Amino acid sequence: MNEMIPPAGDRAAALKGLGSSRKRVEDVRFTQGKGAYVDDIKLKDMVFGDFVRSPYAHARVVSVNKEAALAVPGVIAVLTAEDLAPLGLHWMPTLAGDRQMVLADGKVLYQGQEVAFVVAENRYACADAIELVEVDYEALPVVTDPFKALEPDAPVLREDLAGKTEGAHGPRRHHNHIFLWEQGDRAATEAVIDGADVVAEERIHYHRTHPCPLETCGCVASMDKITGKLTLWGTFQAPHAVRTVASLISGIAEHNIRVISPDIGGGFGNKVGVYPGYVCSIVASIVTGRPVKWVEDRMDNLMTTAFARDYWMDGRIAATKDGRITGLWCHVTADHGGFDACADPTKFPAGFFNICTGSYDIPVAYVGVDGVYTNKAPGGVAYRCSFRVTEAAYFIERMVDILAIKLGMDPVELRLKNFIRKDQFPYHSALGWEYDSGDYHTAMEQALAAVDYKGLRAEQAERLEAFKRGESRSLMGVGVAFFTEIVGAGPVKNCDILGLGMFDSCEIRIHPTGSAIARLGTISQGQGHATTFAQILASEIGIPADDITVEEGDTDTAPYGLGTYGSRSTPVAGAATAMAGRKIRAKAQMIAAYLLEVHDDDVEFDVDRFQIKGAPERFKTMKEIAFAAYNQAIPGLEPGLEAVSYYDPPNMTYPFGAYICVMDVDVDTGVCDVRRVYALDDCGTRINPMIIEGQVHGGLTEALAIAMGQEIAYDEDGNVTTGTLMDFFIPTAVETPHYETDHTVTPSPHHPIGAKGVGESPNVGGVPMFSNAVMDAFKPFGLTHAHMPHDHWRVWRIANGLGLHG
Ligand code: PCD
Ligand SMILES: [Cu+]
Repeated sequence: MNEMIPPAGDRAAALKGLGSSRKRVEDVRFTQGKGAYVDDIKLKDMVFGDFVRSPYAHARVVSVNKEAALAVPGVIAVLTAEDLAPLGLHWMPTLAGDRQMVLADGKVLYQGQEVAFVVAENRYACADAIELVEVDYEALPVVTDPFKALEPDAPVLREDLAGKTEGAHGPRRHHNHIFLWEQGDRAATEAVIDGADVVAEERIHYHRTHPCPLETCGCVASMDKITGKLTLWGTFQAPHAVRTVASLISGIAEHNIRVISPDIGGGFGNKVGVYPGYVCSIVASIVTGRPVKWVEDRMDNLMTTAFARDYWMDGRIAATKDGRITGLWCHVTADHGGFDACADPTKFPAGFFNICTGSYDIPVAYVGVDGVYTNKAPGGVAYRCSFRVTEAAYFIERMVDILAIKLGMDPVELRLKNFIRKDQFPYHSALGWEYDSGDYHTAMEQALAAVDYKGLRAEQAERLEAFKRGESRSLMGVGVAFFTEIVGAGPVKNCDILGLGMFDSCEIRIHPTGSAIARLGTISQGQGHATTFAQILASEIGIPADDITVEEGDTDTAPYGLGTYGSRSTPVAGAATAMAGRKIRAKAQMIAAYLLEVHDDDVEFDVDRFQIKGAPERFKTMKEIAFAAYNQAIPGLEPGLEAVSYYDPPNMTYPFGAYICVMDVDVDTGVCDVRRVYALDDCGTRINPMIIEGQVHGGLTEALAIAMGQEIAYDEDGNVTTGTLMDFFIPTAVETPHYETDHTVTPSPHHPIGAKGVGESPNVGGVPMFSNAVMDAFKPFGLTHAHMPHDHWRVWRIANGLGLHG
């Protein structure tokens, strides 16, 4: 009889559970153009809203004349701050404890700022009317440089904060100062640096850039005056948080608000924050009694929604003569733009930047971050790393390379010498984190062997000789980066957003015929959650992934959750999914025991069934158990088979990776040809290797963009000079190199299935890898550091500055 039962391995493969490269279920609709995005929503009587935006970066708004605009046929309303003021909605709270104008209230602080909201029957009438709104501006002096913003006589940007010496994160020492956030032991660090054998010092700028998702931000607000219910569809990475915020600022009871995130065309952190467009659409729907749609265009998106980075990092790193790092000091001048609208957990105004000791065992460290207001767009978080981990990784990985130059050591040797050792985990960093797990030496050795690092260095030396002999005009650079990520916020005890603890959730219902639906508090923007979360469950409860629907993003049906950003879905909601699955399994065990007429302890789970211990031919499949849950009166048990789990992670997870690339730099044109990219990622237990590979490819491509040319640049008057895709670099298949991916597996000891996040990792590790390669190419000519982005022009200038143009 035993031969009749398919082997456990075959049954497990049929489930397509953990570790299976299951094809993405979402792609059936996406590849056929059947996705349903915000702009696909078309409701009866729907009208359109759009903004009049400021051409000035800093100006007083003297008057707004709506008359001509209102005369355009089809125009229904033109809202200004004056109209919103009686409702108390002309300003809104930001996620960082600041407040932000919804519509210009007396002045504007950055180019593109929202001044008036025009509502019309269609987009065309809207666009015509926007041209006709007459705004009288009085230009004010502009500051786009955060250092100049802190000079004593710098113009006052935030008049609403005049005289306020306390901000949301402690004292403000200047009218354009937001906060000073300090971590670590300053005195001890400075003492170590003062007495050190070797100190490397550098100012490292991580320039301003933008997540630029393919789909811009938008929403449809529909207020039903009869039921009193507000429905809001939007590009929200955190739909439940949007519902709570919408309730708090509008006064509409939370149960009367339904927030739905439909398909999202990429988020990359751009869709975490709350934008004036959402507030204005809600107000306009309440005022007009009709559904209102607002969808940004590309320029709106690039110029006004959450930018990324803009950190000036002054660093000092100390070491002994033989290359033991003894201390790290860092001061950041953080340009936050006109309002502090970072989406950081409340206690972390600079996110998790204090992960800047990286993968190294550094005994003492200090970091201080000064937040500064300038005449630039607000936001300042995210882009494949919500909480400033990319800035931190770029900083330390550049500092280590610079230190290696000072020491005359190979950058890999210096890293290997200072890595946190496997036996030191869980590791307490000098800046306060507890790294859950890691095995850095193994990962680095595997990477070095894979690329033949010694061979690369030998080739580089030969090419350099050829260059010096005048036989070639190109220099070879080898870029090495080893990063440690920190993802999976909570825990609730130290991470919250607007007071909402950062747990996450999963609710499962098993249907009588043995298929299921799982709902989560997160929301996929392309990551493939419908595919991967079903895989976690398949392995936990023995139901094929193909028989499990995963649903996210509708606050009327999904359990409360904090959403998807910061690579938190797998560490937090993924854990909730496993835990909810375990609750299902525990009940299934009791049902199986009853059906098999044995004690609960006498049955054991085996892939897709419960069997009697020692008698595997006597079993009940999960399908049979599911039916019994609805069909039999089991003594002491409620009917049905459902479970919910709210998971508060005990710690974050710490994925890591070793990245190496090879670049050929043409000194005459500044063109950098990425010849080879090798990326080893360790994200603990791997749920879907194919999806992980896709995540790594996407993140590396964004990293390439950022390091090699992408930037949001301002001129002295505060005009955005890179506000279109003509000048904002997005790599195409032409610029994107081939990627070699690899992995090690160091499971998270506290996550129920040992998984860590991976979505952000390739950006965290990729940017320093590409940048280090450019620097490495010029190292023989005395270059220690040059600012990103390394576009052709700037690289040419490096070569020119080093006298390489003869
Ligand atoms: N171990 C492992 C891990 C992971 N995984 C997978 O992978 C993915 C991812 O995951 P994660 O890491 O957890 O993450 P999530 O949370 O989900 O997501 C988020 C991220 O994600 C990324 N990716 C992506 N993709 C796409 N496609 N799209 C998009 O948008 C995006 N975004 C980006 C970002 S930016 Mo932020 O927001 O800045 O913070 S953060 C982020 C999913 O699906 C999952 O499941 C697996 O498999 N395994
Ligand atoms: Cu991150």
